[in-house]
Amino acid sequence: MKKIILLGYMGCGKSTIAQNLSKTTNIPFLDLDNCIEKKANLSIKEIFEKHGEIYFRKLEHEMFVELLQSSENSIIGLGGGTPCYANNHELLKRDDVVSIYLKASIDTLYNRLVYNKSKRPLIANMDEEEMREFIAKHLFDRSFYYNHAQHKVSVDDKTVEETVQDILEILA
Ligand SMILES: Nc1ncnc2c1ncn2[C@@H]1O[C@H](COP(=O)(O)OP(=O)(O)O)[C@@H](O)[C@H]1O
Ligand SMILES: O=C(O)C1=C[C@@H](OP(=O)(O)O)[C@@H](O)[C@H](O)C1
Ligand SMILES: [Mg+2]
Repeated sequence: MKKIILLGYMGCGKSTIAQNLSKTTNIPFLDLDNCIEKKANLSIKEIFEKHGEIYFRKLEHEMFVELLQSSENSIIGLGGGTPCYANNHELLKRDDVVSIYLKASIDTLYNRLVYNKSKRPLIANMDEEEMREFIAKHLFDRSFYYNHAQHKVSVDDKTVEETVQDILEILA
């Protein structure tokens, strides 16, 4: 195994869980959004504002391919949209990849995102009611792609440590 890939909707915990899984396993972790920000020298919000979403999706695909090309073992936290563009979902099936969908309910996502939306351009300007409806529809549309993951872990009502434990069982 070379790459452990965490995917799922915004707020499901990809970045948080990747970091904690890395501490437990001593496998280095990379957050795809952070890698894009470093390379572009702009925040995700600024990339969306200055260049638009289509340009962001291009950078996202290029960075995903670049991270997969490295021969290092790593834990990679994707962005919520990564599997849904540029056939990125096909890359989740590779033999050198363990892909894990962190599955969260609409309520879990809403509760985590409602006070954490400012850095997420797709929802940053929505009011609460609009956001709940958006998450419900968007999650439904994206689930097709998320379900290409090799494994699924439900994260509802679990602590970070419990989710990390579930992932360790998959990796064992
Ligand atoms: N049990 C939990 N597992 C993961 N994240 C949690 C949990 N409880 C609360 N959170 C919070 O939810 C948010 C998840 O955000 P993040 O890790 O950035 O998700 P993603 O990268 O999938 O968008 C963080 O603010 C995190 O602290
Ligand atoms: O769902 C999406 O399309 C996005 C999710 C974000 O990552 P997180 O899922 O880590 O918030 C980030 O890549 C960008 O704002 C777009
Ligand atoms: Mg993230």
